[in-house]
Amino acid sequence: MTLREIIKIKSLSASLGGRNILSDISFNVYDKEITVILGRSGAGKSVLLKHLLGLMDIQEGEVVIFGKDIAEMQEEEQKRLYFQMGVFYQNGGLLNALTVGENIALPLEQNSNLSHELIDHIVWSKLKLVNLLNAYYLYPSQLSGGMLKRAALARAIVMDPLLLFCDEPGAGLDPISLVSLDKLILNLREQLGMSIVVVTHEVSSIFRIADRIVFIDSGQVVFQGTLEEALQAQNKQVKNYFDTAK
Ligand SMILES: Nc1ncnc2c1ncn2[C@@H]1O[C@H](COP(=O)(O)OP(=O)(O)OP(=O)(O)O)[C@@H](O)[C@H]1O
Repeated sequence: MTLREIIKIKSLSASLGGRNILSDISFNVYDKEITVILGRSGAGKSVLLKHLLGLMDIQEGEVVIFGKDIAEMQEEEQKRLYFQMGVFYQNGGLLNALTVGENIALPLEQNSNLSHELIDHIVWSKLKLVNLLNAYYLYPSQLSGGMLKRAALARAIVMDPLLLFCDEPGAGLDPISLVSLDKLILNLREQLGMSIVVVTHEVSSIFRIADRIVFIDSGQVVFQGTLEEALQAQNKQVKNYFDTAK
């Protein structure tokens, strides 16, 4: 079976503040797979993610998403591309002054011409998907940590993105909430056919959700392959990472 590439990163390098942060990064993200980006603190994962999300300009190398080189896109085209991408940040990023329902509706209200009724219908359907129907009228401050994550996930997928980025989604969750969040992420892939990129430090999550792993150290890809390949990898950093998790 040939895998379809959703993101192709070729020889991406970046310097910030005079320091080399990313060096010659190349890997692909494949259709309907969950790709986990791993690496120690400071390895360059967030900087890499920012390049994929268009938050940092490409200095050297190429990032191709849905077949288009993002550095060569016009502003309108970039805007359309980023509507097809959802982002789920570790702190949730919900606005405290709005209810959960209003928070989830916001991206659609700002970026679509859909009627209020239709938006409301979509919001309820996303809340159902993340098992959070009871939170529609609540404010973020009234939610538990696990509920906040699920609300943020509902907002990240409200525009039905084909590609979802999750930046440390499980940070700060207890083990049971973490398992249920992982199940949700797996459901998004299985039920909605999303391709998902996850940056995480949670080793238990990696075992549950990862199809493919990209391991970054000092701004370089030191390993890439399936979860099974990662578990048998001879690379020292990768071995150490999984050994310490045993
Ligand atoms: N805007 C910036 N200007 C200069 N240096 C930066 C900038 N952003 C990040 N860095 C540096 O780039 C390196 C990689 O940072 P990055 O945030 O990508 O690490 P990370 O792998 O995401 O770490 P963590 O797991 O702790 O989030 C760090 O040394 C950091 O200090």
